[in-house]
Amino acid sequence: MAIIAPSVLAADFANLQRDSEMLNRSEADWFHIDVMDGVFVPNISFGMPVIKAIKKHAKKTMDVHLMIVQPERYIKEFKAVGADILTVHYEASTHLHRTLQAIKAEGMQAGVALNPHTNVNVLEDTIEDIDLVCMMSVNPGFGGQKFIERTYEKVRQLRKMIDDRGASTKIEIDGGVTTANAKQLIEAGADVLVAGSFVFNSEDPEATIAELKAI
Ligand SMILES: O=C(CO)[C@@H](O)[C@H](O)COP(=O)(O)O
Ligand SMILES: [Fe+2]
Repeated sequence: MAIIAPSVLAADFANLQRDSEMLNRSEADWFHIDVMDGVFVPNISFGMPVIKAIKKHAKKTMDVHLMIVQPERYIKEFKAVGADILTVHYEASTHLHRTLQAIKAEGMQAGVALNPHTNVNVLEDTIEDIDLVCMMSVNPGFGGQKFIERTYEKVRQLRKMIDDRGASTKIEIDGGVTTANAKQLIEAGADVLVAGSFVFNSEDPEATIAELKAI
């Protein structure tokens, strides 16, 4: 059974308490929180004050996905507003190994996100230090985009690398996840499924989360 992490980016920002309580009631495992800076990605979402507000209501793991340049600047700040898992982009981190150590030193789990164009091989030298790989199955920056089919092969390659090395790294898939591709993703080796628009744009988000969880 996969870990289900609905993306709050697709929630109603005017009703974050209501939507957080819905996620608490639901079978969702984590809250996936997308932070965008308008530089690393061509969109700006929200930052620490909004995460702090969500955290007041959220009763589950806070999985924070940073789509920002030089993410090492804000590690302590994201810990302070409630992040449990802090994921930085490989493409945005010049000193990735140091950044991973700094995240762990704050008592958080350390994640690395890979853009669709980035080969999984770039993680060969850090995989044992990574708690979560967030594999982007769309180009980061927006919800509601079409799933990139090449992702399945990348998940298989990464699963093999993790298993061959005896690492305990989890594989998270982020972007365009629905009940139509979830089974194939889990079969390829995914552990965590992020779903934004598929959950929040559905008629009954709680039931949609249960459907994803049952796969
Ligand atoms: O990080 C991102 C987008 O950059 C994601 O977490 C999206 O929020 C997922 O949204 P859907 O593709 O599921 O609508
Ligand atoms: Fe994300």
